[in-house]
Order: sequence, then structure tokens, then C-alpha cells
Amino acid sequence: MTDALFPRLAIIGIGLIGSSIARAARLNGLVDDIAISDLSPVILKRAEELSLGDSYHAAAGDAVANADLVIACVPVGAAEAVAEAIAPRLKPGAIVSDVGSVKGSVVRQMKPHLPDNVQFIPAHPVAGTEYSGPDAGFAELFVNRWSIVCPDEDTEPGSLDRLVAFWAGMGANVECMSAERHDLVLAITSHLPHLIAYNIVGTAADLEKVTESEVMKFSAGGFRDFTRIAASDPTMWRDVFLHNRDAVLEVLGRFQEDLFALQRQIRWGEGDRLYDLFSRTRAIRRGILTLGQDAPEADFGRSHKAPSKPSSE
Ligand SMILES: NC(=O)C1=CN([C@@H]2O[C@H](COP(=O)(O)OP(=O)(O)OC[C@H]3O[C@@H](n4cnc5c(N)ncnc54)[C@H](O)[C@@H]3O)[C@@H](O)[C@H]2O)C=CC1
Ligand SMILES: O=C(O)C(=O)Cc1ccc(O)cc1
Repeated sequence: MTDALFPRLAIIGIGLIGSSIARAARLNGLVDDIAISDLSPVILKRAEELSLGDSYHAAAGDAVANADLVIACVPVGAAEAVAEAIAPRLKPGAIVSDVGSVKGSVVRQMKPHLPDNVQFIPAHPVAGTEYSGPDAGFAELFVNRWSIVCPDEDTEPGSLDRLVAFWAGMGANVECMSAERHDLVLAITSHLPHLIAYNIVGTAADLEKVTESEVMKFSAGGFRDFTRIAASDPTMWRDVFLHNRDAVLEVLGRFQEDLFALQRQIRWGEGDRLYDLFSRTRAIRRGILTLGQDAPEADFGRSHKAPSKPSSE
């Protein structure tokens, strides 16, 4: 017998998030044994060099055999491939979860492939950095950050409690909501800000020709925060936008309307209206800081030091 919450954990995809879970689950005594799989032989070998797990498997199916908790930590566009690969080898009673930044699409991709004798409960730690790969992960990534868990009508309360305890055991604050609600909330709080960052850095890069490199040279202010976000993993973010298309287009439409309003206010010298908006947004920022879920610097999330060995950037 063991005291661990989940005796055997299988992690499919050992990048930033997968490796952070491996480190945090071990550090906090939540698991006894960690089986790791990754599509990339280079990444799998690196995970072994870093001693992130107890066994390493080229085939995801081999990693999940006998696992009590399986977490897919892959780009959301790879969720279906993972479900197909693991489905025949899952242990009856196992909990299958994920960490994808989009939830509705992951449910649609994975759930139909999984047998009825496992519990599929998607999750999303709202914690990360602009870096990727197993060198970039760290055990404290989830401490005092939100992790959103998305149960549905098939979720057994006991299984939900164990998954919530797992995230809480890694230091996260856990909230449950539907996959649909998750996708709308994250579209405005995370996906749209990333899209804006990608766009503004792209626009600035184009303007370099006009400004003779002065945009990049003087990028110490707000623009610098955007460049951090815009350095995020291209595969991951391509998948986020393709898989949360409807919610992102919905909030993007609202954003464009508000931007047009600002354009008019500047054109017509409506300083009072600009001042009102900027006062409201300042109060929102101060409210976020009071909630204690953000770093005091002016970025969208948390800066973290570059990994000593960039892996999949
Ligand atoms: N990077 C971040 O800040 C955050 C990312 N997420 C989500 O976590 C997931 C993983 O993101 P990261 O760890 O940042 O990415 P990453 O790029 O660091 O790691 C992903 C790993 O998955 C592997 N992989 C890809 N397809 C696979 C497949 N079919 N089978 C097995 N392995 C496969 C890749 O080789 C790579 O090692 C994504 O769904 C992302 O949306 C969630 C919260 C924060
Ligand atoms: O690095 C940042 O600022 C982030 O916003 C990290 C992040 C990226 C994707 C997520 O789904 C959650 C968190």
C-alpha cells in the first residue's frame, strides 16, 4: 500500500507543462511512479537526462498501462492522436486528464475515443511562460495560480475530488467550470491578449523599415512586455486559435468595435472619454493585484528566467 494520491502517473508530452507537473508531483509526494512519453525522441531523451520520471516510452500506450492518472500535456491540436494512442491500454478506473489552453475542442477530440470504464476530466492550469520544452519547467509553476477543472455530467464526484486534490497538492487554487464557459473566459483573458501581442510585434517589425530600427532599439516600455508574450510557442498558439475559433472571433469582434471607438475619440479630441476609460482600466488592474494572482510588473502573466538550455524554441 502507498500513501500517494495516485500511485502511478503517466505524462504524455514532457514539455514546459508536462515537466513542471512531473517535478511538482514528485516534490509534493503526490505520486510514487512517473511514466513519461513524448512524440519527439530528442525530448524524451532530454527528459531522461533530467531524471524527470521513472520510465520513458516512445509509445504513449506503453506509458499509460497501469497508470492511475494520465495527463496529456500536448498542443491542443494533438489531443485526438493521444486519445487514440492511449485508449486501448488504459487501466479500468483510471482518470484521464489534460492541460490544454482550450477545453471544448479537447473534449470533442478525446472523449469519443476513451472507454466508459475510465473517467475523463479535462483541466487547464492558468500558469505558464513564453518558454517551451522540459528544461523550461519548474516545480513551483502552479503555486498560487489558478487551475480550472471542467467536469461534466459523467464525472464521478470521487474522481473529481482526487483530481482537484492533485492540483491543490501542487499549490494551485482550483476552480470548476464548464468547458464552454472556460473557452469564453480564456478567449478574453488569455487568447486575445496573445493575439494582440503577436499582431503589435508583427506591425512593429514591418514598421522597422520606416523607423530605421528605432522601434526595436527603444523597446524598453510597454512594447517590451508584448515581445515577451509574442515569443510564445508558435505551434501551441496556432492550435489555440484554430481550436477556440468561435470564442476568439466573438471577443475579437467586440475588441475591434471598442478600438474603433478609441480611434474616433482620439480623432475628435474627446479627452474626457479617454480619461474615463483609462481610469476604469487602472482600477481593474489594481483589483487584479488585490486578488493576489498576478506579479506586480506590467505584463500579462509571469516572467520567468530563460531555461539554461533552450529546447524546443
Ligand atoms: N506554455 C504555457 O504557458 C501553457 C501551456 N498550456 C497548454 O499545455 C499544453 C502543452 O504546452 P507546453 O508544455 O507549453 O508545450 P511544449 O511544446 O513545451 O511541450 C509539448 C510537448 O508535447 C509533445 N507532443 C506533441 N504532440 C505529441 C503527441 N501526439 N504525442 C506525444 N507527445 C506529443 C511535444 O514533442 C512537446 O515535447 C498545450 O496544450 C498548451 O495549450 C497550458 C498552460 C500554460
Ligand atoms: O506567459 C504568459 O504570460 C502566459 O499567459 C502563460 C500562459 C499561456 C497559456 C495558458 O493557457 C496559460 C498561461
